[in-house]
Amino acid sequence: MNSNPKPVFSNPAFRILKKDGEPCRRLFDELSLLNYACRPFADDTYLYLPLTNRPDGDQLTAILSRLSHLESFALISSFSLGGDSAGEKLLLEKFILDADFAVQEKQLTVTDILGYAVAYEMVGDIAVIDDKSVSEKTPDVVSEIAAAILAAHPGIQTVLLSRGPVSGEFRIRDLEFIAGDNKTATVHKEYGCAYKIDLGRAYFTPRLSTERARILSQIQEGDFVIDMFAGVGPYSVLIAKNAKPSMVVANDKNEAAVSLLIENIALNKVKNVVALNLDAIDLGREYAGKGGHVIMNLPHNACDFLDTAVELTKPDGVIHYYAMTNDDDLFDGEIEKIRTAAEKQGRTIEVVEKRNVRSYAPHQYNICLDVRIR
Ligand SMILES: C[S@@+](CC[C@H](N)C(=O)[O-])C[C@H]1O[C@@H](n2cnc3c(N)ncnc32)[C@H](O)[C@@H]1O
Repeated sequence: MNSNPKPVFSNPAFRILKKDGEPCRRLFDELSLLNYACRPFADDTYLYLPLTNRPDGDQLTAILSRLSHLESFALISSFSLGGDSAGEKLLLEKFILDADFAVQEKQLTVTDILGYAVAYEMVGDIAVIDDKSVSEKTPDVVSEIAAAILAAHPGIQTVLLSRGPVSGEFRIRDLEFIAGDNKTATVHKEYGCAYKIDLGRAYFTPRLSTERARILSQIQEGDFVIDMFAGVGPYSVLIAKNAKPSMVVANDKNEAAVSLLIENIALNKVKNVVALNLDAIDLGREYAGKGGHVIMNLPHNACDFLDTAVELTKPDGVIHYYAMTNDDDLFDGEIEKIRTAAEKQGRTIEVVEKRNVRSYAPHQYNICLDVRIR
């Protein structure tokens, strides 16, 4: 018998299918909705995430608009967008309940240790500090921050400092080694897939994981998918592993990214992925008219490749077009670029979905447009 039972208390819980746990946990963390004093738990089917409060109007709208593509929310997806009160009511009734949580033993966070917050992201066992958040700090203070990250995250082996955002044609970061093991390569796990990553040689960010899952949810059995800017393969491998596409063509101009992509295809034992090392502009020669889904994840200049993307897309296929836009014109300007490219080839468009994926800089957003090409 346990002579020292952990205290248990009743607290609002958000109950979702276990497979949908990670995107929910991330969004709730972003919305400051997770109660870290309670330990989440699961039964055979569901995960129970402890909440700080019953979500209010804005929080419910954010949950509906960002997560309604998940299987857990199939019931309410028809009510999903735009602060719909019927959808919000269903969300409160079906997903939020009171549950008994055990007290979470306190794991010190980086903020607890330092007394202030710093921005960093974790890729596999590497933490990358955002240099904007430490621009006023001396090298000694940056070393203290790295030590705090290593102490708060026992799985982290390396701390790097990113000097500026990703840049250049291959979207690579300028990285400086700060602490731990001096390396830029790691293995990152996401949605049941493992990816070999080398942050010094090829692009990767964990921040698009929910977005990748959203695209996955649109792929049907037998679809032909063309990932024009595939990087190390986080869209292509995820789709090949979890949907049943007839084929995924995964292309990147960066030879180092394609080497890692080939390793990731093998690591995840996925079939039906063809890895190519071409300039995406040349994909039309072999794959014109084949794409049921064409993924254009090159947000800073995907518009330069729209003629090729339209050419690649079969009638009624969908282009997933990423861009960086300002809050004074989030979607319309980019939709016009897609319409113009389609009309040049005698095609018309239907906008299926407009998505504000994440904030990128003040007033600047990374958006995605899912556009059917007729
Ligand atoms: C923003 S990254 C996205 C990578 C991947 N989709 C992901 O989510 O991690 C854009 C990628 O496009 C590649 N790229 C840039 N210009 C290209 C071109 N002309 N043709 C093919 N790939 C290109 C870069 O090397 C980079 O890997």
